[in-house]
Parts: sequence; C-alpha cells; structure tokens
Amino acid sequence: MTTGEMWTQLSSGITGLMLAWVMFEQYFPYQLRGYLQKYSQKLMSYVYPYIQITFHEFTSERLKRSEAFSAIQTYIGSNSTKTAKRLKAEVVRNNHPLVLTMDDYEEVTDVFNGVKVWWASSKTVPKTQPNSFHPVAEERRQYRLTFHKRDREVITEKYIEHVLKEGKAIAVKNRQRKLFTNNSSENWYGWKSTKWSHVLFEHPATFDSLAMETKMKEGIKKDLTRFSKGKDYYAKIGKAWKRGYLLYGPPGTGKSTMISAMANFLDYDIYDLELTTVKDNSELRKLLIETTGKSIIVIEDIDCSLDLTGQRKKTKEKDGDDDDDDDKSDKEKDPISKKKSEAEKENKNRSKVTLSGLLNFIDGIWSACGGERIIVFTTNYVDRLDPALIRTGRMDKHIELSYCCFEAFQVLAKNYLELKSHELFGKIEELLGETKMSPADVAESLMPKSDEEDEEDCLKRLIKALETTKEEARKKAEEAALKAEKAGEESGETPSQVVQENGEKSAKEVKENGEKSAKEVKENGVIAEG
Ligand SMILES: Nc1ncnc2c1ncn2[C@@H]1O[C@H](COP(=O)(O)OP(=O)(O)OP(=O)(O)O)[C@@H](O)[C@H]1O
Ligand SMILES: [Mg+2]
Repeated sequence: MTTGEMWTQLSSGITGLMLAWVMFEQYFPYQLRGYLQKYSQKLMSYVYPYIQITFHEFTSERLKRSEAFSAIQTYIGSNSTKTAKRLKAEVVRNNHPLVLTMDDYEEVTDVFNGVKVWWASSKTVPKTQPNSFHPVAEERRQYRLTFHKRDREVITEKYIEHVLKEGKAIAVKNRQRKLFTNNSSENWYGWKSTKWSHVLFEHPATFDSLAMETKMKEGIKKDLTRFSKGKDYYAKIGKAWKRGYLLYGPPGTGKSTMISAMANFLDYDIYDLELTTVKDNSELRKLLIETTGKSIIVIEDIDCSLDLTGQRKKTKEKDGDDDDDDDKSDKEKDPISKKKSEAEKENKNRSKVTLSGLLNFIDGIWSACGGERIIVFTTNYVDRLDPALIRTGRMDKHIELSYCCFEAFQVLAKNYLELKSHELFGKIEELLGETKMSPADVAESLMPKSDEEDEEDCLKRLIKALETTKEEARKKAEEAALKAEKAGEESGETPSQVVQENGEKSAKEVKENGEKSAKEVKENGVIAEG
C-alpha cells in the first residue's frame, strides 16, 4: 500500500466515524443513553484493568478547598518538575527559585514500592449562558490517579497516605508566610474568586525589638510557645485549639507591632479581618472556614470596627440621661473618638455582623473548625467594649500595652542608637516616670534625622519632647482644676464635689477611670490565664 492510499483510507475512516457520531447524537434516544453508558463502562472494566481515583479541588458544597488536593498538588509539583513538559510557575519568592507545579491536562508517573501510578490534572469549567448576567462560574480542578487493579491495596492503604504526608511536609518546608485580608463579598464570585487576598508577610518586628517590660514579654512568649505545642493538651481538655488575646492601650504603644512579632515568633500567617466589609454573620462564618491553621486572626480597633460595643448599651443610653452630649466636645478634639464615630456612621447601614455572631466566631460551635488559630482583638478603649466580649474565658489573655517605661526605653535606645547606657539615661528615666509618652513617640525622637546627628543629639531631642509633654499635661490639669472651681462657685459646691458629680468631665477623672477599668480587666486576664 502506498502512502497516498493509506492517507485516503485513514481520512475516509475518520469521516465515517464522525458521521456515525453525528447520527448517534441526533437519533439515538436520550432515555437509552444512560443504559448505554452504564453497560459500556461495565464492559470496559472487564477489558481495562486500571482503577482511577479522582481528587477534586473543592468538596462538600465548595465550602473549603480540599486539603488533600493541596497536598497532592504540592507532592506532584515537587516530583513532576523533572518529567512533566508543561509546568506552571506559581510564586516567585525572594532569594528562592521559581515554585513550579504541573500544568492542567498534563500527566506524570510516579513509582512507589515498585508500583507504577499515573497522575493527570484536569479542570472543568461549568457551562454558563453566553449572554447571562450571572458572574462567570469558577473552574474546578481535579487530579486523577490511575493504577493497576492488582495494586489496589498498596495504593489505597499506603501510597495515598504517603502522598498526603509528603505533600504536607513539603508545603511546611516551602512555606512563605502570608498576610491575608478579606475581600468584599461582592467579589466572591467570578474567575478565581477568593474570600481572602494575600501578600507575603515580611514585617521585621520581633519580640527582641519590641519595647516593653522584660517580665511581661517573657510571659507572653511562654504563653505562645505553650499554645503552639498544646495540640494534645487541648484535645485532652476538650477545647478547640484556639487562644484569644485582647491587646489594649493608647495609640502608638505597639499593639499592631506586637501582632507582627507574635506571627514572626510562631511562624504563623496573619488574617487581618476587616469587619466593616463583612455583611453579616454567615459571611463571617464563611471567612473563618477559609482560614488555615497556624494563623493569627486579627480584628483591629474592635471598638471602631462595628457597633459591637453592644446594642444593649445603646438601649440603656437611650432611656438614661447618659453623658452623650457632654462627651461631644471631647470627642471633637479626640482623634480616636472621631475615627470611631466616622466608622460607626459609615457602617450603620452596611454591616449586620452582630455581637453574638462574633462570639460564635470566637468560641461557639463554628470556632471548632480547624485548630491552631490565635484570635487577637485590639482596642484603644477597653472599657467601651461589651462585657460579653471580654469576659473571663472568652478572650483568654488580656495584655495592656501602656506608655513608655524606662525598661521599654532601654530596648528602643538599643535598637535605634545601639546604646546600652549613657549619662543622659538618668534624666530620661526621671522624666519617663513623670510623663506619659507612647513608645511610638519615643522611637520617633530617638531616630537620627541626618547622618550628622549623633546619639547625644537624639537623646537630647527626646528629653526636650518629654519636657514639652510634661508641661502640656501640667497646663491641662490646671485648666481642668480651674474649670471645676468655676463650676463649683456657680453651684455653690466645692470643686472636688463638682468634679465627682460630673463624673468623667475633667481630664484627670477620665484618666483615672480608664486606668481603673484597665486594672480590672488586667485582673480578669490574670484569672483567665490557664
Ligand atoms: N512597644 C513598642 N516597641 C517598639 N516599637 C514600637 C512600640 N510601640 C510603638 N512602636 C513604634 O511605633 C509605631 C506605631 O506602633 P503601632 O502601630 O504598633 O501602635 P498601635 O498600638 O497599634 O497604635 P494604634 O492604636 O494607633 O493602632 C510602630 O511602627 C513602631 O515602630
Ligand atoms: Mg495598631
């Protein structure tokens, strides 16, 4: 047979097949197709000696990405780079080569205990109407494992377990920590939609660079270490492997910095949850399910995020003659209150996440899904939070980050100026004892502003700043006392009585109240520590 004849025969054969397929599609009764498929598969199983197992990317209503799928992806990725011809570059990391994985519709082989298996990747894109207004459905990927039926036992009992274990181990080894933030639910659909977006987490903060009392720092480090090693302990006491921290204190005292230090200390990811974009409790739940283990879930400025300071409080304030109006002038001056009221206004109509929804998120039934998570709340005003949110046992540990003390200053001086001691330290210690300055402000003064500045210039700048702050505080206190005296004269009472009756009016009283409640919480925290 010549080559020309062979081609003619081949093309007529293909045409015949296509014709048969068209006839089948058009005329074969639809009802009988199911039977045909069933019996042809049965027939195939007699002739075809291979078994296939499919691992889908999403299981159970697509709530969560399958862990098995991720592990398999990593396993095949690391083994396939030498054999597969089409690879996908996933992440480019600093100082690391490309991370490559097998591309879609590619097949690789693997050998385990002398048994050969085939892995193939594929994807299905759900059909959508061409002119539909619905968002495009997300493609679903899957891996198909094929092996001979005589190897069934080895594969199902040993090989798959080996793949999952290896995959997870490789993932841990290659892991680059991430900082996640939640997407608005309007973007939860469509191509490659995800609930969380991430960037690589590269914050350099560590506990060594964190300025705070050494004893407190060591306590927190011990607590974190105990938690991260406590898998069996939590299982024994029947508690979800979670721990809640409440970080509170004035602005610039290192709450956010401490979260980064915690993540670096434990080698955890951070999920920065922006509550204001979460529409309701069910969205909150979905977000929680999508978080992975070894992570810190952070809700910053919890008092501003939502009206979680309690509907209860609000109703109370409505009936009573609470000091809402009196607060107004203070609020106008206070940037945090301003921040809060703006956020409140903005979110009034948008977010329906409730206190109970959030509590369920922290320690309800839903909190049990997936372990090894730390939940951190931060706030500037701990006394504004609903008691239910901070009661003993709910937030396991309450940490107060306060104004800069001398010990904290020493850490900053060592970090910023590489100074362990200096003749000006004595003066600074004295001033820090009399003034309230946040570590952020102290750090700012200590930072050299030009190459010409030396350590002494920086220390002198700090002394000047401390003296100014001290003077301002003195003037404020004087003004408050004067005001109280005036009000007392008008009503015929002594100034101290006026101050007492007006409650939180004077700056001094505000401070004292704050400190008192902070102390209470601290005490609770100490009890709660377990
Ligand atoms: N305790 C600290 N140790 C070291 N640096 C600090 C500390 N506190 C603040 N800083 C410095 O000040 C900056 C601001 O601190 P940070 O953002 O952590 O404050 P915060 O308590 O989260 O404030 P806010 O309440 O406004 O969110 C940081 O970039 C850090 O460099
Ligand atoms: Mg902060």
